[in-house]
Amino acid sequence: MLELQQLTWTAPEGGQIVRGVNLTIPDGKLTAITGPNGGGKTTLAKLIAGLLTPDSGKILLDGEDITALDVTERAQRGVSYAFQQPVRFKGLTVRDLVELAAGDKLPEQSLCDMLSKVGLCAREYIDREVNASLSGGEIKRIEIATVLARHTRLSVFDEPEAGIDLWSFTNLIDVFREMRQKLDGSLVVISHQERILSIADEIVVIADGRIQNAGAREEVLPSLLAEGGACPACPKGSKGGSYE
Ligand SMILES: Nc1ncnc2c1ncn2[C@@H]1O[C@H](COP(=O)(O)OP(=O)(O)OP(=O)(O)O)[C@@H](O)[C@H]1O
Repeated sequence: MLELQQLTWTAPEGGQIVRGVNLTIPDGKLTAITGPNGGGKTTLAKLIAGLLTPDSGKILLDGEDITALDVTERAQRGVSYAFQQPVRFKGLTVRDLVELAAGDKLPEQSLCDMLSKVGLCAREYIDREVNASLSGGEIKRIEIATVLARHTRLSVFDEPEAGIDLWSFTNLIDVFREMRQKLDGSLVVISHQERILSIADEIVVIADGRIQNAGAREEVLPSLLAEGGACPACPKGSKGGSYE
């Protein structure tokens, strides 16, 4: 279980981006975080992953205060974060990256299974370098595969739908459903997509650096949809970019 207590973060240029967030992310559930663009979702995810340091407040993982731990120490404790815009690693192949995430050499079949879950034809990709030659959607899917390889206690996916084609997106929904079934930690997905929100157990809405609404999907989703789809910032009646 992850607990955020009175978490705040101010940008170096000034301006408070995360404003006193209190949130509990339970184990065994898929928690979706949504809200308008610029609301503070990615910043919150980076605070959880240890990529940013809060000005004040605490982050507890299974009761342990991890606020002062850096990104590597948090990763060692099982916190894993898939970027909205993944980083490219010149010189590393897809196989290297997935094996690094898994912490072990993997048989060809396991690598293939993992990559095919995110819609990549594995044999074509295993020995490709993770550099600029990969498309945005390909690199995004490879990064999602690395999080799958990690078997972490807390996995945070930042807008996994971004840049992903419809076929792979449908696959991805199945992957999250499957992860949700086998969870022994927590799964957090930041998303604007109604199809992802509709498989979540809990939904948290963040706007202007604060939690605007949080609760069970059955309670939160209807009011979100009534406000204008999964995207509160979109015009009324819009589905917030849903694929449906
Ligand atoms: N390092 C930074 N310096 C200045 N402003 C920043 C910094 N990082 C984030 N911000 C600002 O903080 C706000 C929240 O950004 P964040 O990326 O967390 O939003 P988001 O909810 O994830 O948005 P989106 O839905 O568009 O991905 C934005 O206005 C952004 O410009």
